Amino acid sequence: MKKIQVVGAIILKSNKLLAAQRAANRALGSLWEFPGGKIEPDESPENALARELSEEFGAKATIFEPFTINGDATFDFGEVILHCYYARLDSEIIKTIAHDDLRWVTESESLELEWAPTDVPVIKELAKAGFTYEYRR
Ligand SMILES: Nc1nc2c([nH]c(=O)n2[C@H]2C[C@H](O)[C@@H](COP(=O)(O)OP(=O)(O)OP(=O)(O)O)O2)c(=O)[nH]1
Repeated sequence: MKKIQVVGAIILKSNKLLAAQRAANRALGSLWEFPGGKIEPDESPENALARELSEEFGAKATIFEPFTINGDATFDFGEVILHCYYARLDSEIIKTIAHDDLRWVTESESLELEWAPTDVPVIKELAKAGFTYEYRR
């Protein structure tokens, strides 16, 4: 089974998480996810995430630490391994090309959304930890 290495951004502001709904016409369409995408060969996860946030949102980002757990789920197109990193947007979101909706959600609101299966253990753990992170740099 093909392994697909994916990075996702945990973007927090005022104790809310930026949740993104995948566009209906994409793989795992309409499910909620961490913004991000596939890591290209020879690319670091951090560089991949900054690139994806630039492509998807037209925004600059600083990437911080990885989250404590990864997501992992198998689909007909392969096994997705999701590596999440805390990230801060350093400029406004000026476009969305991959998502139907973006929402800033609290811990309890996040748990009401229908997440990609890969993300479910990650969002549960993150909601338990709380939507706070000190972005220092
Ligand atoms: N971005 C993102 N993708 C996720 C998450 N959870 C999850 O299973 N995935 C899956 C969906 C896709 O099969 C794959 C990521 O590919 P993508 O379609 O978002 O990324 P991409 O822009 O690099 O892809 P491409 O369409 O240009 O090939 O990982 C998540 O939280 N964020």
